[in-house]
Amino acid sequence: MIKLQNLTKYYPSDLGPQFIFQNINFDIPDGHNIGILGSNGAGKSTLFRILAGSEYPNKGKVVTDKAISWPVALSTGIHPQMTGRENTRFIGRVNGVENLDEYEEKVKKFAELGIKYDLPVKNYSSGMKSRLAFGCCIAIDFDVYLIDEATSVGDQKFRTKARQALLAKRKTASLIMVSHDLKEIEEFCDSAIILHQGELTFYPDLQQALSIYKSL
Ligand SMILES: Nc1ncnc2c1ncn2[C@@H]1O[C@H](COP(=O)(O)OP(=O)(O)OP(=O)(O)O)[C@@H](O)[C@H]1O
Repeated sequence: MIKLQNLTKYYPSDLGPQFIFQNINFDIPDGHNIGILGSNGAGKSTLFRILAGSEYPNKGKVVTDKAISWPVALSTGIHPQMTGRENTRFIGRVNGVENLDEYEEKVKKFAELGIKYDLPVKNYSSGMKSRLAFGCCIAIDFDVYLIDEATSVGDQKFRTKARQALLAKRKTASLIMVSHDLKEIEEFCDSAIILHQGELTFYPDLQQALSIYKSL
């Protein structure tokens, strides 16, 4: 279970604090692949950053015993001066990967960067960088994977591979996915959380959630 406890998040602005969440208490249940549904600006990405630990709430906390990934295609943690291989080892070490050699090989194979794996990331195209980030994430055994429009990463061939890797992960882990593509949500998820006007509601039945979301 991932518990949001008394969670408050706001961003300061010239108009005063813009509240995304105010004193939210909410349990994200285990054993589901969950789509997060919400209109532009509802707070989906903010929620993701809080779940991933890359941003803190202003008040309250996230309590969980689950190992949660960073959003799988997010390449902000990749250092441009380091090579793909060096980044991989660094990320592996930070995330407590025990066998770094095996991890490095898995990522190399998945990201298909060829000899560029040993060149600094600043020389990569954006697609190559996302492939490295995706490979680094998917090669770690997390309990929960955060997926933010991840299936649009890379070229057509890599997208298919990414999609298959995520579908395979559903057997051993849970997915929490943000996408405006409802077909994609239907492909990966069995349930949903609707994020609307600062409130979160969990629907174990995805089709029910989709019809409520469409009517909002
Ligand atoms: N770093 C920031 N500084 C100030 N305001 C922010 C920041 N990040 C997000 N916001 C504001 O927080 C609100 C929620 O943004 P968020 O990106 O989480 O929404 P979203 O549901 O992911 O939207 P979209 O579907 O458009 O991607 C928006 O009103 C946005 O303007």
